[in-house]
Amino acid sequence: MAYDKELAAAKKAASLAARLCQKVQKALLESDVQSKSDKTPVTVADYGSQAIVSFVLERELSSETFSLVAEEDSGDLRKEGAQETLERITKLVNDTLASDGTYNVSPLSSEDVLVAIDSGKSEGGSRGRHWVLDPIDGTKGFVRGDQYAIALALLDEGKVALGVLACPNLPLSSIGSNSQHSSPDKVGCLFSAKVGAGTDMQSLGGSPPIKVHVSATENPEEASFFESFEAAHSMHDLSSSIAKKLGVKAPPVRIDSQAKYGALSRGDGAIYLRLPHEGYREKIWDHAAGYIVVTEAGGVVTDAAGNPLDFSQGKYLDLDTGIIVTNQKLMPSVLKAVRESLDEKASAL
Ligand SMILES: Nc1ncnc2c1ncn2[C@@H]1O[C@H](COP(=O)(O)O)[C@@H](OP(=O)(O)O)[C@H]1O
Ligand SMILES: [Mg+2]
Repeated sequence: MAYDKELAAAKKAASLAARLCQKVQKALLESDVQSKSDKTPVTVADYGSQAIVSFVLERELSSETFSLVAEEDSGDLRKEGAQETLERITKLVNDTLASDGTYNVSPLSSEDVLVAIDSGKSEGGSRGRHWVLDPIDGTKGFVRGDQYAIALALLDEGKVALGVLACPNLPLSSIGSNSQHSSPDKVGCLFSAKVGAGTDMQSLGGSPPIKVHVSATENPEEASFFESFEAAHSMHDLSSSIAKKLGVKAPPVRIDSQAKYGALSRGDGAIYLRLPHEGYREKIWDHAAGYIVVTEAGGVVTDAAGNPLDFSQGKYLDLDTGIIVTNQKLMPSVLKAVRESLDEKASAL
């Protein structure tokens, strides 16, 4: 079947990367967290995860030309004073690969790790195949000890062909409106989707996959909604006004990363509103995997004007204002409420 080999490689890559991230998050050192030039945090686990995914994809799919569009690059790690950090990342990568046992290779050198990280420098686009990776989506959540995801997708001729979301801290049972029923010890979800084949969820520990579907609710009053934990990433006041218009009763469920797409794909909530502050440009790695996980589970993802997302334009999504995710039945009323709230906000200025 089309993309079977690629999906298996993506699941393996994201699961191994998740193993590295879990180890780092469990005992995060102050020196593990640094600040990038755009003032956002990056950790040894972001770099290690990117190196692992790049290594595993190249190994598993060696016969194919390899293009990877990924969030991190090795620039800061090549600077003077970064030696200790680079050694820590190299050890984490080697220990993780060794723990898997399938790669019978001599340990990677620091230079190998830098090269693996930098294979993520592709720009993407509308022609051919491009892997798209966020090695840690929700780095702020990761540092806080909360939710994060390893998000990996494959674009083929500008369209998302498959996607995998590894969410190491997401409970296997429902969160959100039914959170009191979830058992906190069973965490770690792997969502995977392939175009035309639906969305699967399994435990990161390797349980058999089950098919998941978005909520079928038609009644906004029963629909709880997701948004970013970080108020800087999405306007909480605007989503609260949208929710009020819709008659949503439950308080917002605020979690970091594309774990929101994963949770929505299995019906934990019915709406995800992402309304960034003016001037922010969304990157494809923050949405490609989540997009296919939700759409293959029966959901819809659009910008705030109701347009479909276009992943073929390079690293950035060219969007009207925000991203709206819900089921097909609710989408018209959600878009109407979004439009009205945006208009009210504009006229209040
Ligand atoms: N000012 C901003 N507005 C909107 N999104 C932002 C932002 N700054 C960072 N982000 C993005 O929000 C992502 C986290 O998503 P969420 O808000 O759903 O948790 C970040 O991913 P990284 O953590 O990979 O950098 C980053 O890409
Ligand atoms: Mg990231």
